[in-house]
Amino acid sequence: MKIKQVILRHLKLDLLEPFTTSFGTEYNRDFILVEAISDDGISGWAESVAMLDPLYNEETLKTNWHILEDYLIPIILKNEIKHPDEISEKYFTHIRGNYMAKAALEGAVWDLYAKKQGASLSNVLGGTKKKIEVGVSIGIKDSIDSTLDIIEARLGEGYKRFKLKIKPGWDVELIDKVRKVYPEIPLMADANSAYTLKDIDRLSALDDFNLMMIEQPLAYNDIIDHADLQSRLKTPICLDESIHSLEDARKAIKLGSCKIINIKIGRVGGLTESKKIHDLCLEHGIPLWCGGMLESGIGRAHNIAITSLPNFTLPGDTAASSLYWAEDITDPEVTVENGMISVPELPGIGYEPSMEKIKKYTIHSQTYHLSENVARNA
Ligand SMILES: O=C(O)CCC(=O)C1=CC=C[C@@H](O)[C@@H]1C(=O)O
Ligand SMILES: [Mg+2]
Repeated sequence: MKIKQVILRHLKLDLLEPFTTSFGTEYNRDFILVEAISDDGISGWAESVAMLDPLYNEETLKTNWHILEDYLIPIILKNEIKHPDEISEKYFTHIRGNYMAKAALEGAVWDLYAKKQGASLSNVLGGTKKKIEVGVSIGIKDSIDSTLDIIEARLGEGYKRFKLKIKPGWDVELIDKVRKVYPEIPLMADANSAYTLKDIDRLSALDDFNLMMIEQPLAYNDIIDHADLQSRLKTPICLDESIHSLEDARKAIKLGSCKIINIKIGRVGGLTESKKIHDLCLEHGIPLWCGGMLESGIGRAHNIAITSLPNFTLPGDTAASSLYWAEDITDPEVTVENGMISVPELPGIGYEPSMEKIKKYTIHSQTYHLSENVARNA
């Protein structure tokens, strides 16, 4: 597969509702949309999930643009890609970190590869499910009643699990009140590293609410203290931010740092690494689910495809576009029927980018061809 052109577009979408976590509030989403075009004119699409500010991890939209423009795109333009696995296994191995930048370009090539095979992305990834169960992620709200109203509405739409963002002071009372109203619903908490081992009493108090899991309670780059905490809680710990690679997953499993892992394609450097983590976790009886990063329909499409693999046994964050955006940039938008999404069988990601809407929300774009100076960088 020869890629003749890559187009980077900076898009900005306004969230319908502010999204607050323990590290801040998002009112809109600036992200890089990547289009990789083959020499026979087929386009593959993916998006970078890096945020404007380095609050979730150390990557940002600007760092991603730089790494894509100056390192990753020249490599892809210069080389004949026989299979997308080569990208993370051969072509990007010498570039340290920058997982979200790598995943954005690798994902576009995976979509292109699937289209050229005439197969869905789910199919070429080894997906087995025709439908996936999804849940919702509910940010920190101004009152517990607001949270209860949102749960009621989403329950009515059939969502299969409810993730509540927590932080010290918005945790035990919140979960207690939600459990009093909804004693049985599949409920989990995501702390985004808001606690330390000194908060053991507060975290132990969460142990009595039959939560499905507590996601990333401790430091974003920790595996050791999570092992200590997991030994003191009956509730499964789920790691998100701490897992950047197959190696991290192997170490977390070996140390007993978690009983569940949230895979985000961007956080682990792409679909090939996601598949490897999936296979390792399947071998060790560690269930997976696919986390969200407030993606547009393009990123959601990739999340749907990876979630179709067999060890994604827990509902993920891939909720309907309409919960996030007044309008999404794909046709169709991602819709959820009774908490389920049908896995597209069309070639590639199965959701068509809407060029009209992409143009409407594009702030800046840049097209990259193979040129003399690009070839020199690669
Ligand atoms: O996309 C979704 O609905 C999930 C959003 C979500 O929970 C997150 C998005 C971005 C960073 C984090 O704040 C958080 C997460 O940890 O998953
Ligand atoms: Mg999380």
